[in-house]
Amino acid sequence: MATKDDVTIGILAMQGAFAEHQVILQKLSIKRKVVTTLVRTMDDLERCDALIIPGGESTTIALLARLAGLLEPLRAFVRKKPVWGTCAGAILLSSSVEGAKKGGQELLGGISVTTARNGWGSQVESFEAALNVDGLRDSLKPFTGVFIRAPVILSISPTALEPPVQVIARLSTELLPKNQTLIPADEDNTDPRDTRCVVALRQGHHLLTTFHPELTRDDRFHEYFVRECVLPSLI
Ligand SMILES: NC(=O)CC[C@H](N)C(=O)O
Repeated sequence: MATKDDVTIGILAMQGAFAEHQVILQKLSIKRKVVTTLVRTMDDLERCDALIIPGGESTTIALLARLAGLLEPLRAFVRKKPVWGTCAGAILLSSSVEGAKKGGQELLGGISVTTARNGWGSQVESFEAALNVDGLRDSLKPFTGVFIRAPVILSISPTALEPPVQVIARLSTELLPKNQTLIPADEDNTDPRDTRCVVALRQGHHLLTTFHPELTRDDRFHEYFVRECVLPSLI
């Protein structure tokens, strides 16, 4: 049972890698006690100070959230409290998505980016890459990004009113596996405004990673989310 000094972080548990996030959060060693809760109902969501939307299948997560009556409550939550989306969760937090199936894809929005689903190819084209991430604990030590049918960030919208988008990690194209081509494959990536190599960013108290920090044994992204996004929002 959470006390008023504890921080409750929910993990949306419709489908996907929610259990892995919970395991890492439960082992975090930080000043405040973190209580985790799997979110499947409105009551679960109401207890949360912040939320993680895991990787999985964004269309399935959205469909199951709709069936659970959670889509609108989740949208309202994103407007108020910190949310971190990993992979499929990153797609759901995007303001728009390209390559959505016919009939469209329901999004929660919250972060001013346009993403493309499966932008690095299919499951067999999954890969790992070492990332340098601004603001991570021991930031000189690279973080292993696990990319599984990951989305690509096609653009970051200029934001006049919202908090600015802050890129915290880019993939170095030289580190990409040889069979990996960035969409669209025929363009080079020398333009600094090219967002296709951006793999982690923040906007206000929201965090987006196109890869899966929960599938590593490295807790630094979870610690970062709590330290940089969640705790400041409670003050
Ligand atoms: N690993 C993942 O979360 C994959 C995301 C998936 N490609 C989607 O569109 O939702």
